[in-house]
Amino acid sequence: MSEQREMKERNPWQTPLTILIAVVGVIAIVALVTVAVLQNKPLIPKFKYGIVLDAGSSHTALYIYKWPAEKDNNTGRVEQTRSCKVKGPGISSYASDPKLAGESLLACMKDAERLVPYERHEETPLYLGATAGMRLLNMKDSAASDKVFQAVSATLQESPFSFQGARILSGPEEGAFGWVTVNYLDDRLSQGLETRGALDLGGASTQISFISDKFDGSESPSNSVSFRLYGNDYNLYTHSFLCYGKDQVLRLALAHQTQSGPGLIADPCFHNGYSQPKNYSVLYDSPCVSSRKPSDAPATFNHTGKGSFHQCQEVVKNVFDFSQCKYNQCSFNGIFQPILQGSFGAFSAYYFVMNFLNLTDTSVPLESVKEALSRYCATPWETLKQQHPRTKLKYLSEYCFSGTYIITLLTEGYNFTSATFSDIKFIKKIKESDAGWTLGYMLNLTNMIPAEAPDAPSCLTPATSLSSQSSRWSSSSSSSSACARCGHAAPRNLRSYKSITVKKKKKRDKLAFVKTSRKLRALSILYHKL
Ligand SMILES: O=P(O)(O)OP(=O)(O)OP(=O)(O)OC[C@H]1O[C@@H](n2cnc3c(O)ncnc32)[C@H](O)[C@@H]1O
Ligand SMILES: [Ca+2]
Repeated sequence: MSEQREMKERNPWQTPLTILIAVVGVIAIVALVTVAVLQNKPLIPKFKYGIVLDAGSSHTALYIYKWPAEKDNNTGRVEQTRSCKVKGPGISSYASDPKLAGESLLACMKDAERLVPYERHEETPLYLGATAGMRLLNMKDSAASDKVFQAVSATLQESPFSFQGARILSGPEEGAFGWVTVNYLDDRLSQGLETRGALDLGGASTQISFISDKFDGSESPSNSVSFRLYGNDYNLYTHSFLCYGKDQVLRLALAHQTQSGPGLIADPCFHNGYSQPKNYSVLYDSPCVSSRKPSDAPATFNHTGKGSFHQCQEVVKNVFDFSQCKYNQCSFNGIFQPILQGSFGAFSAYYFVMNFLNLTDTSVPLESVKEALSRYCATPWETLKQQHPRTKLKYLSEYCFSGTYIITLLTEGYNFTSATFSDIKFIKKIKESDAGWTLGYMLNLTNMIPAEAPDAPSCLTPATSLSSQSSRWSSSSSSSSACARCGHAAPRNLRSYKSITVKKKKKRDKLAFVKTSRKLRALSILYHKL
């Protein structure tokens, strides 16, 4: 007996405590190895992602798109999963302090980092497209515009995504990509159905794009964009009117009313009782009106309202030039426009304004819309403020003007009539995705829309390029480069990820290492406690 006890004392493995410690130790090591293995083999997310920043004249918005990862032949539906509104004004407003333009994007970029699964970060393409605000800044001060681009690019380069560049979209691109978005989301392209025209009203420019049987591009090549999608050829009419977005048109209308440099104007487009001092130099600080600044004007004028839709329409008509047209027919300012055809989706400010005015129902006759607008414009400013205490005062004060401009642009400018007004649908979203140029832009740059129908036997169509980064667009207004891409190859424009990706890869590996070591340390602490 005493021999047996002696043996136990000499062999510590026989005590219950050591056995327990040994078992816990083995479990901990197994857990540790499992975690380390899982860490290196993350579950692959089901979707792929793409991000586009819309740097508009009035603000910047970030859109995240996703599509099923397994559908590599580009047949998977792309949809918007999230959007983020950048705080503050558009990037062109940071000309005097460009660094702030870059910083303004940080909050939305952080959001995007959270919303796109970590495993997809480095392969997610990120684009920034700027529109009319930057077009105007570039006209006024190209060095300032370059600095703004440098600042935003520096911020985006630092993100974990695959930044593909920041650039100004041309007017035809903005119009064409808006049209692609609308028709893609409506499934009209993949099904080869009749397409819908696109009407986009921004702050600084406005676009009209539609297919007309009567338009082959020959009458006005600069308004023609042709492309082949899902096996169908499209010859799109598109025009972008710079300075005809609603903010710049307000400047044009005010410039018209302040030609003699008065100290006070009674503006029919603003409400009775409205009164605001305005600065001449601020009003005329835009290439859209700068040449018209009255030379002997005082520093300020008092902008008051007299609330008359009919008189407002007369003022607004003055911003259009109907006096010359060298084609068979024009919209305004001597710009060719074929006869309107088919239905139209009107978005951006068309929607914001008509939605606020409760006038999105276009089955209501045009005359009734005008009567409603007339009543709205005649509402005193004080009454209106009481009725809409939560509406931004700047927006509230401008809805009469904007509504009048929209109706005048559509009818006098583009020639919609009482009969064709109901062909317009005011839209914000189509199936959860915002209507706008961003989705069309990304679909093109990632080659997500095949040129041939997915079941077509081979690819025959060489296509041409609308933009330096694009694939199968041709526009008579831009230089073209030939490309014979077969419909469903892997995205061609997602260029190999170059040096930034190497840098990001290192950062990513380091992060993964830190994460794993943290977990290992936590496990070892647990082990020691046990
Ligand atoms: O296309 P560009 O011309 O570059 O401009 P943008 O992209 O910034 O223009 P948006 O479509 O975002 O907005 C168009 C205009 O509508 C204004 N806006 C935005 N939300 C609005 C709302 O709820 N009510 C009234 N106006 C609004 C905005 O300030 C602009 O003047
Ligand atoms: Ca816009």
